[in-house]
Amino acid sequence: MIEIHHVHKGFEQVEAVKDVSLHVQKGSIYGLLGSNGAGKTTLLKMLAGIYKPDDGDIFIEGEPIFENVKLKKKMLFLPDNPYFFPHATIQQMAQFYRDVYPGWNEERFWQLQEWFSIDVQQKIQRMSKGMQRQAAFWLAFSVMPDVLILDEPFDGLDAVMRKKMKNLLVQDVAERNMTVFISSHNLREVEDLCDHVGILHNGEMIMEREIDDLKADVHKIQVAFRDGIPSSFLTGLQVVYQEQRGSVLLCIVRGNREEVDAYIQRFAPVIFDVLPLTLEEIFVYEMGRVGYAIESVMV
Ligand SMILES: Nc1ncnc2c1ncn2[C@@H]1O[C@H](COP(=O)(O)OP(=O)(O)OP(=O)(O)O)[C@@H](O)[C@H]1O
Repeated sequence: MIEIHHVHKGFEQVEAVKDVSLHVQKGSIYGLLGSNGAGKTTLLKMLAGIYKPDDGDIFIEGEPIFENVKLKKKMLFLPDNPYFFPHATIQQMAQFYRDVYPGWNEERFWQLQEWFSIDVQQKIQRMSKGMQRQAAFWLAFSVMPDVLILDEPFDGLDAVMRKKMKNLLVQDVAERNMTVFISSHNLREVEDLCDHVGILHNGEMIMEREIDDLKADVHKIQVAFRDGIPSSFLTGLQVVYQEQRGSVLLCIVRGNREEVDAYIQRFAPVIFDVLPLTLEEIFVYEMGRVGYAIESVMV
């Protein structure tokens, strides 16, 4: 659905995006993570057809996106600072979107009004930052795009509204196979949302993984044995982290879950628990493997 092949983009002294390639399947949610200045917005703007890559190609549904009006009518880019016409009301902005996007859905727009509880006659620039972002989401969801590109979309939204926006996104992905490309500097913000995650650092994609694969392959366990840890115990495990707390050994291990279980049971532990592992913890270890400390890459 989205194909990015060896894309580069530079500005004067800065090479903002360096040789980035990735694929996003239709109906999935891709999270692009990275710290400030990593190159996320630059990549998103190329994906939205706003910037032309210096080198490389970007295809959406097999067509190049740059200057492709037909394709752009089916996709929507929500920038980190949503733009509205000066002094426009929601009603006036809706009229603009109605004229520009053939997928505009009037019924949905009015349904969502009840959801957002914002007066359509209200001037957007007089709204709070969070309400302006809600207005941008409201318009975006009414356009019914095939591809939705979101740059730091949850900034300025309160916790309840974040959850609601995520629910709406997931609903559109499930019901109409919408494809979402979302940038964030915060892994925790998108971990419950994305199918795939890529980490951009100094313009380079340093890691890309499918979330289910990641979670299936790494396990956090705690074990204890009657007479201390058997000397050969750790040698048969791929341990990426270990910590001893009294007689309990806490480990993060890689491998197939059944095989790890079977191996540990052979040592007859008196305590053996598999603990939940957050995506952030997994990334800390995964990134360590490729030679990066996660704190230097994102919060
Ligand atoms: N229009 C521009 N002109 C010159 N340099 C730019 C321009 N846009 C981005 N850059 C530079 O390119 C690099 C990547 O910026 P970009 O905005 O893509 O990063 P980002 O990951 O989105 O950061 P943030 O999380 O802070 O928004 C930065 O060094 C930035 O200064």
